[in-house]
Amino acid sequence: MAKKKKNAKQRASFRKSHQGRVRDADLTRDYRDGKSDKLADLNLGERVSGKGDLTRKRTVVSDADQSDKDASATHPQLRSGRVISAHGLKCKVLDDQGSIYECAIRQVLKSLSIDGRSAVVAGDLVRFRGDTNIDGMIEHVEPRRGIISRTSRGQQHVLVANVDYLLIIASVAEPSLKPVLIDRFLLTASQCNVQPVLVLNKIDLVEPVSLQQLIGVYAAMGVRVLMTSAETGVGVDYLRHLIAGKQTALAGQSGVGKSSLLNAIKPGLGLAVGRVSQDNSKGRHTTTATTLIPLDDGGAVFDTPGIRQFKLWDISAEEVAGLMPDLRPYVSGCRYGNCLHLSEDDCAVKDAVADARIDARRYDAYCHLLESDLLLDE
Ligand SMILES: Nc1nc2c(ncn2[C@@H]2O[C@H](COP(=O)(O)OP(=O)(O)OP(=O)(O)O)[C@@H](O)[C@H]2O)c(=O)[nH]1
Ligand SMILES: [Zn+2]
Repeated sequence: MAKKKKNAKQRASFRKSHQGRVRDADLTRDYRDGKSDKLADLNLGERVSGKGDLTRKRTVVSDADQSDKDASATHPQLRSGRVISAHGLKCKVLDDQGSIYECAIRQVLKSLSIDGRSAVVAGDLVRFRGDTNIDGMIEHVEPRRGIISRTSRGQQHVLVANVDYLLIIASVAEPSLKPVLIDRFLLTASQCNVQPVLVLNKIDLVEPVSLQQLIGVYAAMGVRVLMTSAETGVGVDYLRHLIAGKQTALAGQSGVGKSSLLNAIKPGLGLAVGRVSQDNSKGRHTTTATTLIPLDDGGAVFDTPGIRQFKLWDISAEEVAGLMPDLRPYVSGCRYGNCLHLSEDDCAVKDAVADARIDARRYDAYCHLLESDLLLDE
């Protein structure tokens, strides 16, 4: 009873503190899904005039000057490109011919970043003004899909956009495997509608057979699991083949071997590789900014900074079970529609755990996620 009250209190405070964030996130999600053109409207006041109609009708934005009016996204002089990296209001853009431009961001787009949303992020497909020199000006950002974001000081921070795969890299030793961290990334992938691929690296340091059970749990959830060693090269060809032609975001704790794997996939890349410190086996954050690395066989990898804390963004406590494929089938069987599957009566999820239809470790992982990320860690 006392526990229930505590849960209710935690939920109330959790909701309160998340209200503002959810609104912003909704806007971003609608934008990403193409449901809202509110942000697109701000993109120089343009609106696609009809389905399948490529001619765009211009509307005038209040603070647009004459040069803004000239800056139509369909302007023949504008180039198309993908943002390789974004540092504040400066971006590097790779154009279709393989040239890199150092671009500023047009004023009307900049205003979007004031309330915490990122106006331009790595992975964005943009139209920009740029002539023969290497400086340019981003005029238009295409609607995003496959956004990977994380929470930082209560604000959504979009790491990369337009992503096909979230490559979740974990190491089986040095640093040791952290299933809770993997679960956070899986939940994020599920929420972002990005396909997760779990890579268990440093396979040379353990007996692969010791991982069979763990791999079984994830494989049963439909997650593709690969075993690799950047050291010996095991699994590297397979990984290279898998991500060829795709936009892939890298996720994983510092020191698991993200840079080493990229160097193995793309010989000659020469990314700095860190040394895992002896005392805490946590590695160092050698990689400092999100960067896009074009692959030899097409597609690209976004090398993100080592992420130790990848907090859930925009996921309410009630949603978590529905985002976990092995818990999802039971959620609708609970007595209460808003059941958190913790201490409620007639909970179909807990019943399924009791008779082993749900793996008890997965339920523990669920409780851990809920407690550490959503309720207690506000
Ligand atoms: N034994 C073994 N060591 C590896 C393997 N992959 C990477 N390492 C070592 O692990 C350490 C960390 O590797 P990095 O590639 O820098 O790790 P990272 O994930 O990029 O680290 P951050 O840049 O801090 O996020 C280095 O000393 C690598 O040599 C592997 O497959 N086997
Ligand atoms: Zn329940």
